Amino acid sequence: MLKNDLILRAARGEKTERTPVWVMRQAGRILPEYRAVRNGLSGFKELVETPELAAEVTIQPVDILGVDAAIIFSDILVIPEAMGLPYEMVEKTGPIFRKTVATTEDLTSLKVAKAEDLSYTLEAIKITKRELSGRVPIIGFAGAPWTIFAYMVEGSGSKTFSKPRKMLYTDPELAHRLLDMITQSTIAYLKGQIAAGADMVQIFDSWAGVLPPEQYQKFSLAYIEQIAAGITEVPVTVFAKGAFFAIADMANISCNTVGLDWNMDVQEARKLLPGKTLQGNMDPCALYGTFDQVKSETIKMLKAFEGHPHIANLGHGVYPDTDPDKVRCFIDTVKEYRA
Ligand SMILES: Cc1c2[nH]c(c1CCC(=O)O)Cc1[nH]c(c(CCC(=O)O)c1C)Cc1[nH]c(c(CCC(=O)O)c1C)Cc1[nH]c(c(C)c1CCC(=O)O)C2
Repeated sequence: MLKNDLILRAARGEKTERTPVWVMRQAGRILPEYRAVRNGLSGFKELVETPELAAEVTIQPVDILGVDAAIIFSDILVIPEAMGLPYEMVEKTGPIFRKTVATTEDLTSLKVAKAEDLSYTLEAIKITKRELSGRVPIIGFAGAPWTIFAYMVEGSGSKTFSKPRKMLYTDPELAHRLLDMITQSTIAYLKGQIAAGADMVQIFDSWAGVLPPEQYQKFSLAYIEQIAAGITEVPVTVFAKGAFFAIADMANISCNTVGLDWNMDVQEARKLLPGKTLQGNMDPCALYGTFDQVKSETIKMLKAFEGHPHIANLGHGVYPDTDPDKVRCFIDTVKEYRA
């Protein structure tokens, strides 16, 4: 049914004719076609919650950039909202939560979300599936429990996330209770995405890098493993930004693919994770170079992973002011390259 299933085969560790490629945050950040859809609306949330439009911007990078997978247009912060903690997306500032979690009482107003609570995203996946008619697979996603917890306790983005980190020392029991609720919500949500048509899923632990290694085990990886072990239907990718200290532990996580950011040593990751497909990891800033530089940096990345199952990507989301032609150059270079 799928005309291009390269990314699924690579995720399962199979040899592929060429390396598959997609770009984290490909839907939304860089395309003028996205801005055109977005500008006609009241804001980001209206786009996320209108399935026809979410499907449209999900498919844009497939048409315009030629990527080997579509990632469903949504946000990791829909989970706290479905649990009872709504977010606002403030232009040029980012997400804000008016209510946060600070005490055990705050948990009483929260619930474990069900997939149906996020029916707008599930509907967007169904429409995307129909409109893609098998051109490329659909990637579903969610935030890792630690990253979602960090936003729910901090109430916004932060350089240090000191409020959620403080709670790990002052009230670890409350932290575990909230992390467990997020984990159960996330499993239900990802299973809903898969039932709606997601062909693989990625867990984004964007704030992995703010934790010490020992806390990362207890407060993040343990919950990621519950999710990864709970998803048996499709390949699972874990991307833990900044968690170089936990790379060896990823061998024990029930996922197919491990995402690497650009700080990570590819040769070391290959040695430590012989049984995992690796995803990444070009520096998003390399896309500010000339076309020749983009090509040579892309080939350098491909050579670093050569001989190991690999899904080409950047080491984190593409930056908003990147020239879409440079992104296309990155993608075309991967698609033309033969080992
Ligand atoms: C931490 C995080 C968030 N959201 C996400 C993460 C994890 C990935 C990462 O580490 O970058 C994940 C996300 N957010 C969005 C997607 C869509 C699919 C894709 O293109 O990858 C995905 C996969 C849309 C979005 N999410 C957001 C936008 C921009 C808002 C707009 O268009 O008005 C988009 C397209 C807003 C958002 N959402 C979030 C922040 C901090 C912000 C503001 C800054 C920013 O633009 O990234 C939380």
